[in-house]
Amino acid sequence: MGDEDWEAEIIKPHMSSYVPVFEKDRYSSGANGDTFNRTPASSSEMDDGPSRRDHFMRSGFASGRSMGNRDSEYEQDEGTQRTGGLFGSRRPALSGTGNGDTYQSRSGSGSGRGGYKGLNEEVVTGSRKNSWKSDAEGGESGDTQGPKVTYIPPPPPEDEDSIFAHYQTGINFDKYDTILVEVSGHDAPPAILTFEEANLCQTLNNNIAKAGYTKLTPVQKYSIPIILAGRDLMACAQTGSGKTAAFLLPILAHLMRVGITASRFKELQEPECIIVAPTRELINQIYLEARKFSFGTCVRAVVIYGGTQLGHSIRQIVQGCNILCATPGRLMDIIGKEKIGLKQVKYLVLDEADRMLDMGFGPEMKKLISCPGMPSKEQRQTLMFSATFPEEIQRLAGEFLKSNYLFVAVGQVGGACRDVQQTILQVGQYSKREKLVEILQNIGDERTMVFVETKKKADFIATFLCQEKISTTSIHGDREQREREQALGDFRCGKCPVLVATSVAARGLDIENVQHVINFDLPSTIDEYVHRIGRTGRCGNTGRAISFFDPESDSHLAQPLVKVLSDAQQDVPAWLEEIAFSTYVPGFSGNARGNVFASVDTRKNYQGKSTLNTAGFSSSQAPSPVDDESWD
Ligand SMILES: Nc1ncnc2c1ncn2[C@@H]1O[C@H](COP(=O)(O)OP(=O)(O)OP(=O)(O)O)[C@@H](O)[C@H]1O
Repeated sequence: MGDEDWEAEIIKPHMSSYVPVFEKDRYSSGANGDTFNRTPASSSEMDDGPSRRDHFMRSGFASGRSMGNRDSEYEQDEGTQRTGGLFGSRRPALSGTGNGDTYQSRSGSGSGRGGYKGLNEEVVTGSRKNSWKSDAEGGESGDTQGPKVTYIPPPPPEDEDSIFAHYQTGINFDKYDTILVEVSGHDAPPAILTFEEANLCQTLNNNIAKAGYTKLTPVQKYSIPIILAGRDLMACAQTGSGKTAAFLLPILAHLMRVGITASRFKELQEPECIIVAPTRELINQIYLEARKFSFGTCVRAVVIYGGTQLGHSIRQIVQGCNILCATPGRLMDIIGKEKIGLKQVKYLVLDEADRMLDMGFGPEMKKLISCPGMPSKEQRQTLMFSATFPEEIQRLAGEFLKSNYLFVAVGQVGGACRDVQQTILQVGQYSKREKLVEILQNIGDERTMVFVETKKKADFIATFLCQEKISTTSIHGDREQREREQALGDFRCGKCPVLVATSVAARGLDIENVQHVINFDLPSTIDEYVHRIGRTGRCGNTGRAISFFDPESDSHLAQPLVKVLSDAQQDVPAWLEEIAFSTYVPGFSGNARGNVFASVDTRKNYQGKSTLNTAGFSSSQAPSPVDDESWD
């Protein structure tokens, strides 16, 4: 469904009946509980801007993977657009206040309390995204481009209970042991079966125990020894299966073994590890994990991301920085300003690596690895993790990795988590809201993420749900950073059990007790679908995903959806099979919009491929965990 269609349906005819009424107690607000940053209902704002696909195609960075315009959410994350055009897009505040709450336009100029939503925090779309160099020059701290971002995120928790707070693994955690794992590449070290075998230091072991980890997940069994052996790695494992610890633990083990200590007295901070991820909330989550596992050690992790005060980022770094967790835009700003040196980088980690290498971030990642001082790929260890790895992105990744990198595929590359019960409902655009309310009323207070296509729609649906007396908050790239964090906080703690989100929240977020994901709008690609539904059913817990399939706009997804559903042993509706069959294109090669994911390590001529189950037994007779990707 195009933006225009949706707008025609909702905004124009029903505008008066849906003028959002702000209900303080129902709609999560800004950090002070005071600001709801609303998007005016004008058509000009409906568009997320030029798609990353456009940008991708223009830049010629890679070939043909389809991206819808919703992907621009990611670009917003980096807050690197500092053009006068954006500055000029500010609009006056909308309507007034209620309960002393500020209700303002998305450009946020209406309220002192809401704060000016400066350029640096604003939207970056498509081809207007700057290069890192210009960001650095006129970037977050640029003096000539308007007010600076002043948001300073709250400090992370200091008390041990909060640092180690975790949720329980679910009833299906032990089933991980039966997942087939394929390791490809030469001379892979054997998997380990227990944490003890990893031979980590005592402090790390204590932290692992305090985190409630007693047993390794498959991706950890394979990745930890590979990383400890100094090998480059591309690892693909289902959502919620512990990829973060799979790279953090061996990196920390190495840093501690060689006796790294953070020092605030070093003139130039030179981190030994850089971790990048595509969204601010995700990188913050990774940082908190790094902080948890490095608790009580001399290794210091720091997080920096867009939408926050640059000075704050710098102050965090100068206090000592061994592991730098960063979003790409802020990282390049900091490098451009020579606030860190890269010479000591031993580990470069790309989480959500397929996203980090695609058209949105790929060029920036390329610049990162060619920055002055950055050790060559032969001199550093490069680690890539994701639940999805399209073939063309795997090929691009070769530029970043040593040629003898190892590829670990846990289960089906790009497959959906089997602990998520998937339901696809045929719902036309005009019936979606009614259906959504019906479902949410049945769900009650169980935590639910509702994904929509655009930022504007996220606001609209959130407001609509509030009017329906369903406590809802929203997260998307047009909300100020503090509002995004507040929204996530309200969702996490259960104050608002419904979170309406754009794809900015599709990847990586690990939120306890998310029992349902609803795709109000389906994403443009099947990979994005896999990530979105992976916000539930994590770490052996079960979850449910309901997706509204509008044949008018989603038929391109029918074929890959049928494959994802059947691979995950879910019921496939007959009507969906029919649509898939009618849109089936013989010889469809996998590059077209929304087509099925990569199936294997794309290096065709490797040797030493072994397929094992996660108990470590060879199962050469076993069927490959990854099917041929063709639909039939
Ligand atoms: N060995 C383990 N034992 C118990 N819990 C674990 C273990 N490994 C990871 N977890 C927990 O499982 C949850 C999911 O882990 P994580 O966020 O790393 O998943 P992921 O594979 O990166 O998911 P995504 O693909 O969505 O990014 C986290 O809460 C994490 O603390």
